[in-house]
Amino acid sequence: MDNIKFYKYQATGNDFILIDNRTTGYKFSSGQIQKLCDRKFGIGADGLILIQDHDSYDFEMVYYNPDGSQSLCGNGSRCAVNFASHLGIVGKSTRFLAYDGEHLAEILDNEEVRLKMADVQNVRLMADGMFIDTGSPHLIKYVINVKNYRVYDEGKAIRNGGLFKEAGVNVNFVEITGNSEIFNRTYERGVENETLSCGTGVTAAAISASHKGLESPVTVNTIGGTLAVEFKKHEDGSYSDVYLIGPAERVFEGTIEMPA
Ligand SMILES: N[C@H](CCC[C@H](N)C(=O)O)C(=O)O
Repeated sequence: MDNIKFYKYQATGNDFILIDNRTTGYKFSSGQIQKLCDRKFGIGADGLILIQDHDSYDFEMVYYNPDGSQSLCGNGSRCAVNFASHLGIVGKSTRFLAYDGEHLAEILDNEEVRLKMADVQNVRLMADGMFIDTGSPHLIKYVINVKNYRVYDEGKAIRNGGLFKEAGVNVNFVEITGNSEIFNRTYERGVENETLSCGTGVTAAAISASHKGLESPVTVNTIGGTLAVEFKKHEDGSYSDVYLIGPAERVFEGTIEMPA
């Protein structure tokens, strides 16, 4: 039975299993991914990330939610960059491939990672809130007293509701807490629970705040810690030069038997 070498990282409390898959070529079924991410029967994580070689990029990161579904993962990408540096694959800057295409990133002097996100084409105003795709789909709702908000119940209902039932959506609850500061909580698709932070969600929330008069850079506080988001807003409603900045730290490493 294969013993899998893995590393555990966390980025403002969003935690991931990372595997150097450049020579092992592991392929995991959804059932195996669920077991690896299970917090009682496995390692426990908000997602699984495989680092693989790619002819045209420093590396490719393949991300899976615990239910086996795939998307861009902003916090996971920042962990992947620090992991790639630990493996000696990259130096202080890198160009890698993720689910939604090419990303640039740099490791700052304080070890935080500054990740370039894809351009955002538009912010769609909907009855339920603002819809923004930052590499994964996000619905943004503004609330008061967000720290006591019923994120799980309402997030689950919206994620499974008529409008989003098929593709699913990540649901963010945002409160403006300062001139250039917000607090964001996210119910995550594919985790089917609230996470302590969500990178693509933090990015979407900061961009939505530009519709409320906040300007770049926006400080985004989450239960898991603080991130920053930079962006350039354009006349046509699009956004470019979108960056997600924050910590991404290795917690432990280990081995685990390939789950059945
Ligand atoms: N659950 C998200 C992907 C992971 C997003 C989050 N962990 C992040 O840091 O961006 C989705 O399926 O759209």
